[in-house]
Amino acid sequence: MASTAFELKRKKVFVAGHRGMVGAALMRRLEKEDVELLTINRADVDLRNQAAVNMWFADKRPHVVFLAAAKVGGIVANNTLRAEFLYDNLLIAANVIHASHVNETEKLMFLGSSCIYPKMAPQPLTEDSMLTGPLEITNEPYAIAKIAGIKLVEAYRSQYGSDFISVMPTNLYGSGDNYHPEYSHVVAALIRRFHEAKVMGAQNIVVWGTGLPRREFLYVDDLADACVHLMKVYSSSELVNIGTGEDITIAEFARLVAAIVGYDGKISFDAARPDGTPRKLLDIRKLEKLGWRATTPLKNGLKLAYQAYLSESKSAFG
Ligand SMILES: NC(=O)C1=CN([C@@H]2O[C@H](COP(=O)(O)OP(=O)(O)OC[C@H]3O[C@@H](n4cnc5c(N)ncnc54)[C@H](OP(=O)(O)O)[C@@H]3O)[C@@H](O)[C@H]2O)C=CC1
Ligand SMILES: C[C@H]1O[C@H](OP(=O)(O)OP(=O)(O)OC[C@H]2O[C@@H](n3cnc4c(=O)[nH]c(N)nc43)[C@H](O)[C@@H]2O)[C@@H](O)[C@@H](O)C1=O
Repeated sequence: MASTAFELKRKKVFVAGHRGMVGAALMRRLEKEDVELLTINRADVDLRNQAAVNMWFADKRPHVVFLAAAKVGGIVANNTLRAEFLYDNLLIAANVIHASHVNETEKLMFLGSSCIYPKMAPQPLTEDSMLTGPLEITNEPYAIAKIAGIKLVEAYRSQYGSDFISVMPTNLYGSGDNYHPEYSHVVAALIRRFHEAKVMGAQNIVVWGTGLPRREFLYVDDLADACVHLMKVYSSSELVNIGTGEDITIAEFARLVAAIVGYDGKISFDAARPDGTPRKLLDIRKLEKLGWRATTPLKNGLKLAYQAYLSESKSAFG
């Protein structure tokens, strides 16, 4: 496994998706580096617009790119907005990866996701299990777009020698998450639902699915640190999983969130809602060999995430 030292010092670093949960965490982490941060606003440069992306890259010529921009959402968002998840994420990946090549970007990191792995692949999921079996149907469009991004990275490295790499984060949570009632991921959804129930004095909360699926949750500031670490030390066509190495059932997770939020009512499960993949625990041996481990335990991270929710929702609603 190739690992090389890549110098970020005094480089122009483009964080695509800087306003999102991951992008904002990358901006916080990169503040500690001696770099010039470059960002775009979607109103000016929609990353689905190839001409606009090419013009921006030709003008700014970033040395380094963290490609975190994407259309992102939870299981119902993925399963409802199937065309948008495929179209937007295909275009974003293709436009940014190609423009990086044309403008001689020194290094690019593409963020994939753990949902690129087959639904029933052996657990924990190793990086070489990609494309060895059928995908989870609810997020197949998104997963296909991410796999296309991974293959673009691989192809540009192979044909042009581009130092482009792909990383596969597990489920993420933390400051700047998306709290949309239907389209959010489970962590943000349950933090909001349990908080609102506590405030309203509700005595029963419905959690989607059976509660039996297992999920791995990584605190987003840990992810950002892993991304900067891998940008500096990793250079290969092979994927790198980024996770904690531990998972939990949704039912146990719901009880943990209830305890942290301070909700003491009943928790029931709506099996009419989709469970999605039964389990997607990442094998993190490659990441550990590259010298990185997560440092934020789930309970601590959830407390931080709840505090972030309280301050973000206060600022949003005054
Ligand atoms: N959240 C998670 O659990 C996981 C996320 N990931 C990956 O991490 C990355 C970031 O995810 P996350 O931060 O959670 O997502 P968010 O939705 O919080 O952020 C996505 C960002 O992408 C930007 N964006 C989306 N479409 C466009 C576009 N057409 N043009 C320009 N910018 C665009 C958004 O800009 P704006 O705010 O202006 O709309 C936003 O800043 C994604 O690649 C995702 O696949 C991987 C595994 C798990
Ligand atoms: C992050 C990664 O993984 C995503 O898939 P996912 O992990 O299945 O996403 P999820 O967080 O929405 O659900 C996790 C589990 O939780 C259960 N669940 C309970 N109650 C709620 C609930 O209220 N909301 C949600 N969303 N899920 C709930 C839900 O039934 C499921 O069993 C991809 O969409 C894709 O975005 C991707 O890349």
